Amino acid sequence: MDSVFTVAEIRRAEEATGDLLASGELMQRAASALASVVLDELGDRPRGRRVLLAVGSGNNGGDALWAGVRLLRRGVRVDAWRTADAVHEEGWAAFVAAGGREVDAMSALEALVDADLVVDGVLGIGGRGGLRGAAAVFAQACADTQTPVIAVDLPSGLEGDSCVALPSFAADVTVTFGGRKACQVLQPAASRCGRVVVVDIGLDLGEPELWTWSAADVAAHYPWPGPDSDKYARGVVGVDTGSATYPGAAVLATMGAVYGGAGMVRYLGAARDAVVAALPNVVTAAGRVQAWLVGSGWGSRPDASAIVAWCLGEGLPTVVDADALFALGDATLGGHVLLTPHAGELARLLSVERSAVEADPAGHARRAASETGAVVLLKGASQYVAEPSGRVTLAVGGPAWTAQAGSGDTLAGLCAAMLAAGRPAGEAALLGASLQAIAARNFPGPRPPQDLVRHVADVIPMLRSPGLDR
Ligand SMILES: NC(=O)C1=CN([C@@H]2O[C@H](COP(=O)(O)OP(=O)(O)OC[C@H]3O[C@@H](n4cnc5c(N)ncnc54)[C@H](OP(=O)(O)O)[C@@H]3O)[C@@H](O)[C@H]2O)[C@@H](O)CC1
Ligand SMILES: [K+]
Repeated sequence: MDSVFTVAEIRRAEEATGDLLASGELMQRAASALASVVLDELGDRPRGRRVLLAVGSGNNGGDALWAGVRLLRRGVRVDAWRTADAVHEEGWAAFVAAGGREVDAMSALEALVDADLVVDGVLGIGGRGGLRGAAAVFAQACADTQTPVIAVDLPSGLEGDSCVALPSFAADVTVTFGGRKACQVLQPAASRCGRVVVVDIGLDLGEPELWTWSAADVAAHYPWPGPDSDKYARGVVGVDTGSATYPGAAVLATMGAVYGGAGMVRYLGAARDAVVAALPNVVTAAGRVQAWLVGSGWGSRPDASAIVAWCLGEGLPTVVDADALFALGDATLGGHVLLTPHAGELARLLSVERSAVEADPAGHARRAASETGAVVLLKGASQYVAEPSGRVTLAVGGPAWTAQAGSGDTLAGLCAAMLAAGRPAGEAALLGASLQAIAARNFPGPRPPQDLVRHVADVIPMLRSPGLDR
């Protein structure tokens, strides 16, 4: 598990270092690590290679300049374009004293022709509202000329706490200080960060704003069957999804539970023929159930509230998906209930605009979990699991291929299988979402969800072996 910190947390930790901040020691540590990454990128013979610094008005530019000083000492040819009238004074003086050259905006653009790489030190965690003016033109020119970019702390233009892809550099490598920021793990902003190198500069950071899961966490928490596992140990999922109008949702949700590894799946909804035709192993008689999955593909169903109330009244772990989210009524929820909205559904549940959820997905997922008492899996390009305690964890991220109709149905089935196997709702949600992402990463391409879910079954055993794209 990895941690993500807010800009305010990073700033507080920096302040708390006292002398280290005031003396410039923190900046020297940052610059030293940045220079090492640049040298690694330049390869065996850095002498004579060309690096162009884009230097803004704040300390981010200071980091770039002090890194430039170190590169000059190694024989690298370093030019700097000042994007603002005033830049870090001491850093600039040291850069010039070490033999660094200043270039103007036009020369910086021309220099891209033979620059080996650009160090983006325009804006760091103090940046607001995206890149503007000549800096934005320069960032675009870096992309157009495919000049490698190493971003200092974050690609200038992004805001540390935001997932929004504001006008910014697109970095190949981001060298970040203290801890990861949200923009480096949340899509679409994360796609601008390239490889993220986290540098320890000696900050004492406490409990993070956000946790992130990796494939190793999936392997550690997956309910692996043992030699004495029977179908009840692996878990029985009861499914009521789909309808005569939407039989596909019944099939897809059931497939999710089957290919996620449920011991048995009972389908008790209104599309039994379609389910049994696709999956003859699914049982359609009533009987023992260890976790319920209700909602997707119901459409408008007069008994929706009654079904949801009955399932929740059983006290069993339950995935409440899609149409069932709006049939919760006054039901008492709890940490054994998993709500699986996408951004539009969460907005409706919280009576806010969808744009508000998209601007702060983690915050809205956290609010929904705390107000309902249930665990919330917010689906989308980045998938958040919020628990009533306030903890929010990001599932393993996958490629955009999963953004298609039906993915949510199979995902709900995967989560239900994990619940039935006895995993707590938060873990079940993280397992389901992460497994789907890992499958999409390892089997990329425009696959329909009924195909991709079969690859979930392929990647599960691979979690314990090398060679998996994690
Ligand atoms: N603190 C430390 O000791 C350490 C910090 N470290 C480094 O410092 C970085 C944070 O430094 P920082 O606080 O100086 O902010 P930074 O992002 O460089 O610049 C903000 C300036 O830009 C301006 N501005 C804002 N938006 C703008 C826009 N869209 N377009 C144009 N201008 C814009 C804004 O002006 P304002 O709008 O406020 O007048 C302000 O003057 C951090 O990311 C890390 O790299 C490391 O050295 C470790 C130790
Ligand atoms: K930057």
